[in-house]
Amino acid sequence: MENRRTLAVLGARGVGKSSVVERFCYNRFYDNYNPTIMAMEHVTLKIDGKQYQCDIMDPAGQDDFSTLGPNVTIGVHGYILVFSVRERGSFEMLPGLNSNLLVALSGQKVPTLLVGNQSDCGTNERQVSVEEGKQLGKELKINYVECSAKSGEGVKEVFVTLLRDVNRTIADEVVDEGFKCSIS
Ligand SMILES: Nc1nc2c(ncn2[C@@H]2O[C@H](COP(=O)(O)OP(=O)(O)OP(=O)(O)O)[C@@H](O)[C@H]2O)c(=O)[nH]1
Repeated sequence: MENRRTLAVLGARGVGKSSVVERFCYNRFYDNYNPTIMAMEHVTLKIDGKQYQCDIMDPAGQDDFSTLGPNVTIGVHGYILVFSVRERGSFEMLPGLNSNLLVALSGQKVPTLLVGNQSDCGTNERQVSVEEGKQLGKELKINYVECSAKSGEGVKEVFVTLLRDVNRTIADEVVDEGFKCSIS
């Protein structure tokens, strides 16, 4: 018997949302870029001695999140807002995305994590500093972490951190079995 958690990964195009999910679920990384329309991955994992079925929604990246449909607002237990530390625009659009999300959720507080991906890049390529990421996290009242889907660094922590937040807000429930892969 597992507890079910549904997460959604939101952010601009090409920041590495699918790559972060792919790294977490399958521990693999692709250098090529294939824009996603909508993907849903399933993984089971154990956190703090309990087994969870995690459904991870990976919708298409957008530059404008003025419309957030029910597919990404209903039944989602936690959000990962991703930007690329190599792409300042993807960082600057997140306050807008966060406030549109709050409106779409009618003010309901859903655990959310701010994630700077592509932390493997060289300092000369970096367009957003760690301090700026933390500062935005403070402004949005959400935690900030960095990761690299390419190297894998920090990726598991992204999901475990968010799932622990989710677990603090919702009770466990019993769900059916039927998922793809498992992480121990
Ligand atoms: N160096 C580096 N490249 C990355 C990283 N994550 C993703 N990429 C690359 O960035 C490109 C876009 O990655 P995707 O995972 O497809 O990005 P996405 O945000 O899902 O894109 P959309 O489907 O358009 O929303 C690909 O070429 C990836 O290989 C990372 O951590 N480091």
